[in-house]
Amino acid sequence: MGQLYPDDSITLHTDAYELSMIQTYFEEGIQNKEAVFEVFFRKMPFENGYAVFAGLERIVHYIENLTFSKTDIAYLIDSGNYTDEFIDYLKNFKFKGTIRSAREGELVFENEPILQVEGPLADAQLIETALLNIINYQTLIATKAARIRSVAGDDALMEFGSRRAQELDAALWGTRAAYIGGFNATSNMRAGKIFGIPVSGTHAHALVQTYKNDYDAFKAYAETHEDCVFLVDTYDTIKSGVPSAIKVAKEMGDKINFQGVRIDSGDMAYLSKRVRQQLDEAGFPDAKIYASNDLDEKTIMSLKMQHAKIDVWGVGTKLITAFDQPALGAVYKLVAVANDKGELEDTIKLSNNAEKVSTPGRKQVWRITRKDDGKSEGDYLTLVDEDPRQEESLYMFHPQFTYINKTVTNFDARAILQPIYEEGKLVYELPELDEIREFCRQNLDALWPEYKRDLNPEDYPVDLSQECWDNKARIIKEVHDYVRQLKF
Ligand SMILES: Nc1ncnc2c1ncn2[C@@H]1O[C@H](COP(=O)(O)OP(=O)(O)OP(=O)(O)O)[C@@H](O)[C@H]1O
Ligand SMILES: O=P(O)(O)OC[C@H]1O[C@H](OP(=O)(O)OP(=O)(O)O)[C@H](O)[C@@H]1O
Ligand SMILES: O=C(O)c1cccnc1
Repeated sequence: MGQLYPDDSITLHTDAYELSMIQTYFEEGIQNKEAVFEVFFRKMPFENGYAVFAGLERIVHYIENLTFSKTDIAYLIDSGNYTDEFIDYLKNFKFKGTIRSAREGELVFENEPILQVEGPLADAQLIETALLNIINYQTLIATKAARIRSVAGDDALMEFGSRRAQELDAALWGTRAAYIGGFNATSNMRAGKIFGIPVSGTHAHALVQTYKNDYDAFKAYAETHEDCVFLVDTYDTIKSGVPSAIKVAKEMGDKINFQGVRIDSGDMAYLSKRVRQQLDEAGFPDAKIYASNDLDEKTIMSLKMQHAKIDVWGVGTKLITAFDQPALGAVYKLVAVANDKGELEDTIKLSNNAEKVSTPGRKQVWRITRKDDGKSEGDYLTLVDEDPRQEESLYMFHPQFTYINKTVTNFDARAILQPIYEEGKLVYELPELDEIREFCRQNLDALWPEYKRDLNPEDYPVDLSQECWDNKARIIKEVHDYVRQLKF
């Protein structure tokens, strides 16, 4: 079937309701009314103590290409749903908003803004879907990768998930997120080409099946490759796979730079110990044992507890699909909108569930750390005109259970939301991927182990300043008063 509209502009990567609302704003003449939206998630993914923010680079690519192409316009005209004036407005559309965001590799927590869009209502509304789409996936995978890294210690971690990912984009950007979260390499060649991620790999069972025995397959592979890792479990790991690998390694010597073997089935604690013994006895103490097969942080931790002799972990499905929690659930909420005089007024979304009540106002997130050792004290949300760096001491209290509180002195406060776009202009230089990965590592170093443990971590404090808390309480009261006096 031919393509109806043969191009791949991503501007229409938006929910129909965004365009419907923009149409209303346009027809009412308020499309340029100033508005502020914030992105946040309500629950830590994987019940982890932190999340690793990722997605900003793709967001920048998206914004840089945000114009309605000829075929986008043709499609909208063909739908018959839009007036000529509205179509003309879209034809000339250019993003004019201001974006502030956490940097990739930054640790982020529940109920705090991780990205903020300020600008014309229509511009901010249009980009909701794509922003959430990008952040929800990439942050999830970077976090999952960091969890896996936390149990793997210094062992090499290889991303093997492309074949299982939810489509090509997920494989590509998921691999990048995994690298940010601490993976060392990927099997995806395209990710190597596009992002410069180290690419490495072994071979599949198909090779052994093609030659019908381990020895012939390994020999053929060795004759055409250096740095060989042989997959030894196709028929019998102990009796055939490893002895064949050893035989080929001895015959070919330095020519193949024998790196090790991969096990992909069976009891990997038992097998890896037996294989280690076989390799050592054959004179290959430096040969590495690779393992793969449905691994995640739980199986890796368990295998480590069983003293499995595994050096390199290949992780696919459970990482790239965020298997145990496939959605982060980040949302995009309006926190302020201009009144008729053009002044921003804070706005709220109420809910019977206290945790779902949004926090009004354009905010900044401050990471509070101890001056002496750089360790984390918590995050402190303020309205934009507050600056905790001017304060001698900070009173930090839980936003719901206010009796949980502390006063912090001798602290540093670092602003998490950084300027990325100012009135449509990119003002941020995208860092190199390795810098992002290192930034993530440093951020994790600053976090207390209590927040980093895999199981039942402590809740990291995300507190509101007194001003922010009072503002929220005042607006909740105003809305309640308004609803109470309604008569229909
Ligand atoms: N010693 C071990 N302790 C805990 N988990 C292990 C251990 N050895 C293997 N596993 C894990 O147990 C699961 C075994 O899955 P499964 O039964 O599908 O594999 P298999 O039968 O060995 O291999 P195949 O892929 O050929 O079906 C995998 O997730 C693997 O990572
Ligand atoms: O288990 P995952 O964490 O998803 O890791 C990726 C899996 O992909 C490959 O298996 P597959 O059966 O697709 O091909 P193979 O014949 O090479 O084993 C590899 O052997 C791993 O088992
Ligand atoms: O290189 C490998 O061993 C590999 C690559 C993709 C999936 N599984 C294994």
